[in-house]
Amino acid sequence: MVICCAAANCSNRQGKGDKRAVSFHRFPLKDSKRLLQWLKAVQRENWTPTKYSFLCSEHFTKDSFSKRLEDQHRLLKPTAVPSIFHLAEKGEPGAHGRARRRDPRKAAGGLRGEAAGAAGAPSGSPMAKAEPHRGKRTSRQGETTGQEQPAPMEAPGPGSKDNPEAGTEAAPGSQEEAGVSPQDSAAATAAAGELEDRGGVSVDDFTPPGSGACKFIGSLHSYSFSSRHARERPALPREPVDRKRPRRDVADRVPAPSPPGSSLPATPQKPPQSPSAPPADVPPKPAAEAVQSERSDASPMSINEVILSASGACRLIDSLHSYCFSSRQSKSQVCCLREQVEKKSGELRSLRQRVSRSDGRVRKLQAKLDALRRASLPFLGGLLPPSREPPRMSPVVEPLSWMLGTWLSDPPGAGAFPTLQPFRYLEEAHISHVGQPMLNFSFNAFHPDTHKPLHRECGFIRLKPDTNKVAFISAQNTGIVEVEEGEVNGQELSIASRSIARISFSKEPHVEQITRKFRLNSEGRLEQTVSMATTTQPLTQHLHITYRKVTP
Ligand code: HEM
Repeated sequence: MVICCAAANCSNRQGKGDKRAVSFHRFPLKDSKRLLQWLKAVQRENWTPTKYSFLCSEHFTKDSFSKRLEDQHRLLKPTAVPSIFHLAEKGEPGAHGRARRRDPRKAAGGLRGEAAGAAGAPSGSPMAKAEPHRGKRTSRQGETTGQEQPAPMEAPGPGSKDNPEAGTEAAPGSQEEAGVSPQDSAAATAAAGELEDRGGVSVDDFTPPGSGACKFIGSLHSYSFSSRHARERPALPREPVDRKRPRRDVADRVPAPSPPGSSLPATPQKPPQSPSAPPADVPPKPAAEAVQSERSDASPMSINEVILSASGACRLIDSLHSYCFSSRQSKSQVCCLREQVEKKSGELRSLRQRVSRSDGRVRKLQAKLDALRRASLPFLGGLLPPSREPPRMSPVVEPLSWMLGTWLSDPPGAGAFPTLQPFRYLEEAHISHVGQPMLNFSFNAFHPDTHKPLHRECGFIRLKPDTNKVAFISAQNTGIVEVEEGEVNGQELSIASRSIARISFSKEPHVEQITRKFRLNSEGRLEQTVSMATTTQPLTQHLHITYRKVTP
C-alpha cells in the first residue's frame, strides 16, 4: 500500500519522486468538528475518508506546522485545517484534469507558493524547500490535462529514488536532520496506526488536555520517542564532513523520516507487522537493514526490537490515555453526583426545618386546644389530664344520661313575664359528669345581639339511688340559691322549687316559686321551660328554650 494524498488533483504519494519534503497526515476521524473542516476544504463529493486517507503537507499553510522542541520535528498542529488545493476551472474543457493551487484565505493570487511562504521563508523551512518540486508538479499536472487524476487512497508506490535533489530539499527540514531515524518514522507510523486502530487517537491528532495526568502521559510520549531516538542515534552513520550527500544516499535507500504520529514520510517504508496495525505497505526489515548497513557501532538492540518496543510503549501510552480519559470522565461524573447529593442534602435540611417548625405549630395548637377544652368542658378541667379517657358514668345517673352534653340555643331562647317585654336570649348549657353519682350543669345566657353575658347559674343534679327522684341544686348570679326536686320519666325531667334563698340585697320583686321541665324532643333536641311566681305575679312561664347538641 502506498500512501497517497486524498486531495483532488493532487498526485502526491509516498515515495514519489521529489516529494521527500512532503509529509502525509491522517484525517482527524475522531474530531468531528475538525474533520468537517477538512472535508469542506477538500471538496470531494460522495467520498468518505478512512483511516487510510491522508492529505499531504502541501495543502497546509506554513503556520499549520510546529516544531517539536526536543528534536525540531515538523508536526502538524492539532488545529490545522488544510486550505491549499487544486481547484478545477469550471467551463474549461478537460478542466477536471487542469488545476491551479489556491489558498482560500487569499482571494486572488493565493497560489500555493505564496501560501507556503516560500519567499522569505527560512532555508530550513520544509515549506520553503517544497517550492521547487511544486513547480515541477504544476507542469506535470499540466501534462496530465484531460486526464482524471483520482485522489489515491491506498495505492502501492515505489521508493523515492528518482530525484537526486530530493535529499537536498528534504535535508534542512527533514526529520532525519532533526535527529529521528527512518526507523523512528516507521515505528511512529506503525504506532500511530495502532493508536488509531485501537483508540482512534493518533499521536499527531492528540491534543493534550489540560489535566496533569495527560501532561504526564504526553511527557511519556516524548520520552518514548526521545528514548528510541537516543537508542538508535549511536547506530546512525557519522557524517563529519558532508552531511547532505551521505544523507541523500541514505534517503535513496531509507525512507525519509516523518514526525512521529500520523505524519508519514514521503519515502517508502514499511511499518512493523502488527496484528492491529493497518496493512503494511513495505516491510520494516529492508529499512532496518539499510540503516544497519550504515552504522559502524551497532546498537545492541535490533531495529525490529526497537520498533516492537516502541509499538508496545505506544500501546501502553494509548491505554494510559484511555484510562486518563475514562478517569477524568468518572471524576466529572462523581463531581456531578456530589453536587446533586449536596443539593438534595440542602433540600432535606430545609424540609427538616419546615417539619420542625410545623411540629412546633402543631404543639402550640394542641396546647391551645387543650386550654379551650379546659375552659369549655368543665369535666376536662382542673386536675384531669387532657388525654385521659372520659370517666365512666355512674349507673346512678344513667336515667339522666340523655341530658349529657354541650348544648347551644337553637333557635334563641324566648323570655317573657307579665311585667316584662318579651325578649330573646342565647344560652349555652353544659351537662356533664366526672364519674360521680351526679351530673354537673351550668347555664350561661347571653344577649342575642351583643353576646353580653346575662343570667348564669350552675349546680348539680342528683338522683336518689334506685328511684327516679331527682334533686336539682342551683346557684344563680342574681343572688338566688334554690333547690328543686322532681322525677325523671323517660327523657323528661319535671322539677319544682322546694327551697329558695337569696342574698340580702337581691333585686325585687323576689321570686317565690320556680318550676322547670327538661325534655329531649323527637328531634334529639333538649328543651327547657321555666316558670316562676313573684311577689307580684302568679306562676307564669318566664323562659322557653331549645338546645342543639354540639358535642357527643
Ligand atoms: C330560674 C331562673 C330565673 C329566675 C328565677 C328569674 C327571675 C326573674 C325575676 C324574679 C325577675 C323580675 C320580674 C319582674 O320584674 O317582675 C326577672 C326578670 C328578668 N329576667 Fe329572669 N329569671 C331567671 C332566668 C332568667 C334568664 C335565663 C334570663 C335570660 C336572659 C332572664 C332574663 C330576665 C330579664 C331580661 C328580666 C327583666 C329585667 C330584669 O329584671 O333584670 N331571667 N327574672
